[in-house]
Amino acid sequence: MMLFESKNLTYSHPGQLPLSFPDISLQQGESMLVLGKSGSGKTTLLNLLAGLLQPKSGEVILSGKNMAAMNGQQLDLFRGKEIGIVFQKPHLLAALNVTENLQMAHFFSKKEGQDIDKLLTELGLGEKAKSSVLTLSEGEAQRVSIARALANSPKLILADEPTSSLDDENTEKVIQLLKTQAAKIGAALIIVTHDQRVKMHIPNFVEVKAV
Ligand SMILES: Nc1ncnc2c1ncn2[C@@H]1O[C@H](COP(=O)(O)OP(=O)(O)OP(=O)(O)O)[C@@H](O)[C@H]1O
Repeated sequence: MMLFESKNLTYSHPGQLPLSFPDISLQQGESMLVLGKSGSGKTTLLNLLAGLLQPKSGEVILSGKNMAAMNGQQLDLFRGKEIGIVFQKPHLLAALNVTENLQMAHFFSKKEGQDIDKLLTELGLGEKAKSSVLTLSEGEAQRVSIARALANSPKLILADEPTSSLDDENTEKVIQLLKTQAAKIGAALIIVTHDQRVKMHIPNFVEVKAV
């Protein structure tokens, strides 16, 4: 059985032409890119895969469970436990330090996750554990947001343009971290990107096309 599958997904934004999406299927530890022109629907697809939008038709199946059949509350609980999301901008809580930001993720997932100190060390952030997130560089903040997405050992990791504001060195670091961590926790990894530098590291892709 595949760990993750999406089939025949369609969605209509109000007042817009309907979008239809390529099918995705991934095993544990596998990675895939979502490519496509600006406005083609990549972020919409990611939101459908995360259960943040309800598809007009089709299925999203993670660990044998069809998310398209869940109600809002069931989805929130399922997402908190099983899906880690890395946004384009880190969206950390400014009043909290690095460790506290990760503890919040643990608290909301209602699940025993990874050891936070160990995870921070693996992501090269050991020294920053007690730092205010306001003092981090962009690359560091993006790595904290990756740590946050991984803290509860999700089965699916979704990342929307995670490298768009990073230099080459940090881009390389972030992609390697996402791949290594996905393999370690047996998750599937899906990255939306325009970034040519990411394509060198993850050959597997689907392309979203506006029709
Ligand atoms: N909330 C919304 N209401 C109406 N239309 C929307 C909404 N969100 C997105 N759209 C439209 O749906 C289409 C797909 O948008 P989406 O953000 O998924 O594209 P994208 O491929 O991620 O684009 P980009 O690469 O520029 O971020 C676009 O035409 C967009 O204008």
